[in-house]
Amino acid sequence: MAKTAQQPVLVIMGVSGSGKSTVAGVLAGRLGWDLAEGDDLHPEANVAKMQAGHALSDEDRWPWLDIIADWIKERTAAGKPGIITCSALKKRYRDVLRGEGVVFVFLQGSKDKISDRLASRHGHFMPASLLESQFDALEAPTEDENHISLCVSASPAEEAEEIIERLGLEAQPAHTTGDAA
Ligand SMILES: Nc1ncnc2c1ncn2[C@@H]1O[C@H](COP(=O)(O)OP(=O)(O)OP(=O)(O)O)[C@@H](O)[C@H]1O
Ligand SMILES: O=C(O)[C@H](O)[C@@H](O)[C@H](O)[C@H](O)CO
Repeated sequence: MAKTAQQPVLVIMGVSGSGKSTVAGVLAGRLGWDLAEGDDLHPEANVAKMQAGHALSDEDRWPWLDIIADWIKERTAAGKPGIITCSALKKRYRDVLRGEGVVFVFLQGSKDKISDRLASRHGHFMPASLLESQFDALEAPTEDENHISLCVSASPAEEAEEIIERLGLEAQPAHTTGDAA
């Protein structure tokens, strides 16, 4: 069971195609929290490299992880909650990101399942051919890491509800009627 600060920053992690962006988007809507897309924070050279079908190295990832860590720290320092997507595949990458109030949400799925998802995804810079390398790099979070793991078999809305429930977060009402005044 993950410990949650009152206003945590959630790092939605997992291999490419595990559903990070999709689930994070739903979750941010339900919680009304700031959302940052880790894909958008990559240095241009990283995106070009992935687009060309090459897996990133540790050296490629460090500057990107630093940018993500800065985003997280800004929020934890201000006591503001937030959600950020980041593959965070290796434990040493998560070491850069972890801290008081940071909870990792690991979206876990089989290679077959995620490969099917990537096969039907279009218009994304990350080629499905890199999935093997993502699983090669993946080190699942261990017990000593502040995290929860989710099997990615439900719908995005159900996954978001599971995260809210397991972390004891307070969602906004499902339907708001706007300003009554
Ligand atoms: N719970 C789900 N059920 C069914 N399909 C899903 C679910 N979550 C995501 N998908 C679909 O799977 C594909 C991959 O999802 P998404 O782009 O959110 O993954 P990602 O982990 O953010 O990938 P990347 O790291 O490459 O950006 C998308 O086409 C998305 O619509
Ligand atoms: O660590 C990595 O290899 C990268 O971050 C990738 O996972 C991509 O950013 C992304 O997930 C693909 O869209």
